[in-house]
Amino acid sequence: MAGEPVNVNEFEELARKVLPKIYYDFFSGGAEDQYTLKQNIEAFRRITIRPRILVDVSKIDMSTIILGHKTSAPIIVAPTSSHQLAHPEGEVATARGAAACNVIMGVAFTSTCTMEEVASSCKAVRFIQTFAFKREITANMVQRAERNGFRAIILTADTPRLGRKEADIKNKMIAPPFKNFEGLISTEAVSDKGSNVEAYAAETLDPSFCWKDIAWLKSITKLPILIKGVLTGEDATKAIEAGVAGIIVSNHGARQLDYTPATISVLEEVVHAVQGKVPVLLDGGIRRGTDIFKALALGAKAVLIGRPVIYGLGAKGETGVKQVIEMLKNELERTMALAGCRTVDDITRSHVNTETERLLCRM
Ligand SMILES: Cc1cc2nc3c(=O)[nH]c(=O)nc-3n(C[C@H](O)[C@H](O)[C@H](O)COP(=O)(O)O)c2cc1C
Ligand SMILES: CC(C)CC(=O)C(=O)O
Repeated sequence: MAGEPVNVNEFEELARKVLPKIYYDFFSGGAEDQYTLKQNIEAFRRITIRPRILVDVSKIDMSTIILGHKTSAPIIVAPTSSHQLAHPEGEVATARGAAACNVIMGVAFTSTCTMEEVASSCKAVRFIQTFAFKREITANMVQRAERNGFRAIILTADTPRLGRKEADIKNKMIAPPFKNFEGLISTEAVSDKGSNVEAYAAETLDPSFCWKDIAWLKSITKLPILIKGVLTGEDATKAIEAGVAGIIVSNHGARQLDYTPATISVLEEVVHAVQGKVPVLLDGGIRRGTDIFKALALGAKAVLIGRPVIYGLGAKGETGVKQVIEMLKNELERTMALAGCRTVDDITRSHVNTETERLLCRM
């Protein structure tokens, strides 16, 4: 690739060149056969857009409101761990990039900067992401999130234990220190087991956590809870019954259970089950503004962006994060104009054809 990147895939190329192979493999990899990893991207390609012409598109407004927070575009930085493996400034640089673009920043509890460091470094609206951790860890996270002005909790519910990423096993990938755990788990216990991600997981996760425990989480916080990892209508219904404030359709960037479907292909099932009661968000495989448009057309309120943001960070630090988000925003803006949609609410189901509809020869 010559010159500056012109799309987010080219940022991946840049990151691959500058990052040590072991870290690039960690960021890019998926579970086992990586079937779902490929599908997350491919499934977007099978959806086509049905544009409308001769609409006044002299002004395009991409802004939207997510859990009461106005953002410049329906884009959220997905919570991903270990940003200091991509760049020394880690999550602080990512959050500043998000703030500069006026989009919401998801911060993983397994971040390499502490949640306090991220909170004090930028004005971005921030959501904290947690796993089904042991209760004492969750209680600590909640107190700190509330004290540090985080606006929501993202409960990632697809990780009762870790998925198997074979590149990390081959590379003998060692987890960086996850500073938020300091004082909460014994560091000896982690290093005794080889200081790897598996050891952290064994030390911190509670695999017995289930639907009824959401009532407990709700009882210890006033923050709204978004549940991340929903892939079926059945679970969406349970999530609504449990009283969550929003649902994130996600297969964890294909890093947990392989052979789950591409997220975009199950979005409508979830949206139908939710019946508009709470916002439905989606992540997995978003690499273009057209992907964001398709997700919105199929009922998502917004999308989360995982790897492209990390590649931006790895390639150029805070500037790279900003450029990746701006690229996606610019692409969405152009897509909306060319498809005849002035606002995000103008993007409707009739603006896309799914694969099934195409096979039925509507197009
Ligand atoms: C390197 C990496 C680390 C991640 N860490 C977390 C995490 O700590 N918590 C979490 O809920 N999801 C985590 N995810 C999943 C993302 O939140 C998101 O679901 C996924 O990256 C979206 O897919 P995309 O990378 O194709 O955009 C991680 C993903 C990657 C690539
Ligand atoms: C520390 C890990 C559990 C972070 C994660 O969710 C991932 O790498 O996919």
